[in-house]
Amino acid sequence: MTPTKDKELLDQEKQVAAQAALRWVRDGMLVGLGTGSTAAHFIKLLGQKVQAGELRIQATATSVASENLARQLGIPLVEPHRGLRFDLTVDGADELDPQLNLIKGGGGALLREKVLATASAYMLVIADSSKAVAQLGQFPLPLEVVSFALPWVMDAVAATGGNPVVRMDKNDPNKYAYSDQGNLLIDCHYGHLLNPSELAKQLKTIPGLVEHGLFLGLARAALVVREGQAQVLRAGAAPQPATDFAELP
Ligand SMILES: O=C(CO)[C@H](O)[C@H](O)COP(=O)(O)O
Repeated sequence: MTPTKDKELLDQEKQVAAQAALRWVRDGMLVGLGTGSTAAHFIKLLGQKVQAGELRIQATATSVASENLARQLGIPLVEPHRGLRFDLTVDGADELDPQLNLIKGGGGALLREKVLATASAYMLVIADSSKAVAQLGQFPLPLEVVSFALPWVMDAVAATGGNPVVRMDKNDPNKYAYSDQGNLLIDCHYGHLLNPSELAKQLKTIPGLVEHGLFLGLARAALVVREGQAQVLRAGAAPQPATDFAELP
C-alpha cells in the first residue's frame, strides 16, 4: 500500500468514526468539539444536522481552528463561563490503549482539549485504526510549556527520560510552533510508557509545564474503525459493533 493510499484509507476510517459519533448527540446537548482531522469530520457532519434543523445543540471548541469551522457551519457557540458543563465531548486522539488512556496533542490543542474533556460528563474518542495501540508511547508525548520556562522544562523532562524536542512551525522550520494560548510545544520521546500515571504525576510537578498530553481515565468510550466498521471500545471490555451499541450519555 502506498503512503498516499494509506492516508486516504485512514481518512475514510476517520469519516466512518465521525459519522458513528453522531448517534451520541441528542437535542439540547452542550457539546465539546475536539481538534484535528477526525474531529473536523465530526464537526462538519454535526453542522449538516444543525443546518438541516435535525439537531439543536450548543458547543464550545478546543481550538481556534475548530471554533472557526463550527462558526462557518452555523453551530451555536458558547463562551467559557462558570458552571459550564458539557454533556458530551467528541475528540480525536494520537494513541489510545485498551484502558482508553490516551496520548493527545499532536495538533497542539492538548490544554483546551483536557479542559473540555474534564468539564464533560462523557468524552467520546473517535479514531482510525492506526490509533489503537497495546501500550502508549510510540507517539511522542506533547507538552505545552510557557516560553520563559523552556530551558528548565527541557532539563526536567530530560531527567524523566523523555528526550524532549521543541516543536517547530509546520510552515517555517526555523520558527517555533505555538499553541492557541501562545505557549510552546515540546514532543517527548519516551518509547513505551510502562507507568503513564506515575509519569503524569512527575510532569505535573514541573514549573512552567502548563499541561501534558496524557489523558488518563477521561474517555468513557472510543469509536475505532476496523475493516471499515466502527467499533465501540470501553475500558477493559470486548469491542462492540457501533450499530448495536445502546448506552448513550
Ligand atoms: O490531540 C489532537 C490535537 O491536539 C488530535 O485529536 C490528535 O492529534 C488526532 O488528530 P487527527 O484526528 O488529525 O489524527
